[in-house]
Amino acid sequence: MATEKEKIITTSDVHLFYGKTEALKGISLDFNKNEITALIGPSGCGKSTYLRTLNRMNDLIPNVTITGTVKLGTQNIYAPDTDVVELRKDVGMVFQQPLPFPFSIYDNVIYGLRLAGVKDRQVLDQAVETSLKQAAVWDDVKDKLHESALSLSGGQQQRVCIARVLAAKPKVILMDEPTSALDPISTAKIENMLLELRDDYTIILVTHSMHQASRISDRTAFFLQGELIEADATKKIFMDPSKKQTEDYITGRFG
Ligand SMILES: Nc1ncnc2c1ncn2[C@@H]1O[C@H](COP(=O)(O)OP(=O)(O)OP(=O)(O)O)[C@@H](O)[C@H]1O
Repeated sequence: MATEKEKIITTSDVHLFYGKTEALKGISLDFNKNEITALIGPSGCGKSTYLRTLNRMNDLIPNVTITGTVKLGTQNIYAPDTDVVELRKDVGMVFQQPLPFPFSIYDNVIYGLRLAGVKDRQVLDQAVETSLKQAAVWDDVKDKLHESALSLSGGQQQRVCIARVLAAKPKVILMDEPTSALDPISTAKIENMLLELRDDYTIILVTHSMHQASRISDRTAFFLQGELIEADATKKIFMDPSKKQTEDYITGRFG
């Protein structure tokens, strides 16, 4: 008998309005621990908006109204007593464009730890090495940790950004099209790394690439015009989707 997987994030009836425009129309979707979930759908369907509701990044946008429930474990992340800084440590985010700070590679990785007041050089050195190794970029940068992160290639910068998120020891990593600005070799490195990270982290990934979703994700959720059409095991979504809209999208009939 298959055992039920542990859920780490549960969302229920999430609506989001930008001013009067409803961008999310009642999304209920859960995420299993130690899985990669891909969010797919045509441009403007609300994937990034939904991703940002999972660590309250939409709080930074004016005139946004959100209703419904988002829980990390048992904690309602929209409860008034939520510490948003702590939340964003637990639920880290990697963006489409690599955005290293204009500091050294070392200082980029330990940015969150420094903010948290960690000063012990040995602890910081260890965190830098472990995170850069996990992000599969250690061999590229180990001899130039004190050079600017901006001197690296786009693919290396993105892996340093992932190391920065990993150094904060998140439970969940949100990724908004993390490889769309990268060449195929850098993309393959990041995809392989994500498959390794899955043992220790839960990853939620917005992607425009069906190939990427089918290569690396365990589950796939298909969004259309602010609605969740269906979410299921990735194999099921790609081989035998339940809804016609999903089939039309994955077979390239629209989008
Ligand atoms: N800051 C914002 N202010 C107002 N409307 C927004 C804002 N961000 C997104 N929207 C609107 O919300 C809808 C969903 O956008 P969102 O970026 O979430 O879609 P998406 O599926 O991630 O698209 P893409 O694949 O192109 O990134 C779109 O109609 C978009 O124009």
